[in-house]
Amino acid sequence: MFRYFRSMQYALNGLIYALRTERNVQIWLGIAIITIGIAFWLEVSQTELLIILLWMFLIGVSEYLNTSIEKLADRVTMERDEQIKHVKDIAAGATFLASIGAIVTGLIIFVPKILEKFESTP
Ligand SMILES: Nc1ncnc2c1ncn2[C@@H]1O[C@H](COP(=O)(O)OP(=O)(O)OP(=O)(O)O)[C@@H](O)[C@H]1O
Repeated sequence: MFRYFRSMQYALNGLIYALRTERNVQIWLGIAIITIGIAFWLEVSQTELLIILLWMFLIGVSEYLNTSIEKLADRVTMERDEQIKHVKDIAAGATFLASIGAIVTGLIIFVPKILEKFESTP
């Protein structure tokens, strides 16, 4: 049990460290907070909110993994290396893929509600 709490402490340290030092993680958190604000403003359904949260966390997870892989790659070598380039590009590709999914989902959920809001305003 004690080991479990110690692992959680390490995980929390990682979450906080990346949040304090990595610009991309900070941007992710900022966008996530704004998106949730918009979701409440547009009064999305519970299911829609769950979908939005899932995408938000998926991007967060991929951003954290991407950051971790980048750090490990930099530890392997700071010299120009073709394999390191591929490793970093593929890791970045994962976040990019998740972002495309989130943007498409956001458009599908938000655009009709935004149009509805403006149409109903006198
Ligand atoms: N050692 C290297 N050898 C070859 N190419 C590299 C190397 N390091 C980085 N690159 C290339 O530069 C790109 C950017 O890498 P970098 O480590 O600067 O990450 P980044 O995209 O700036 O991410 P962040 O903004 O999170 O730091 C990589 O995707 C890769 O194409």
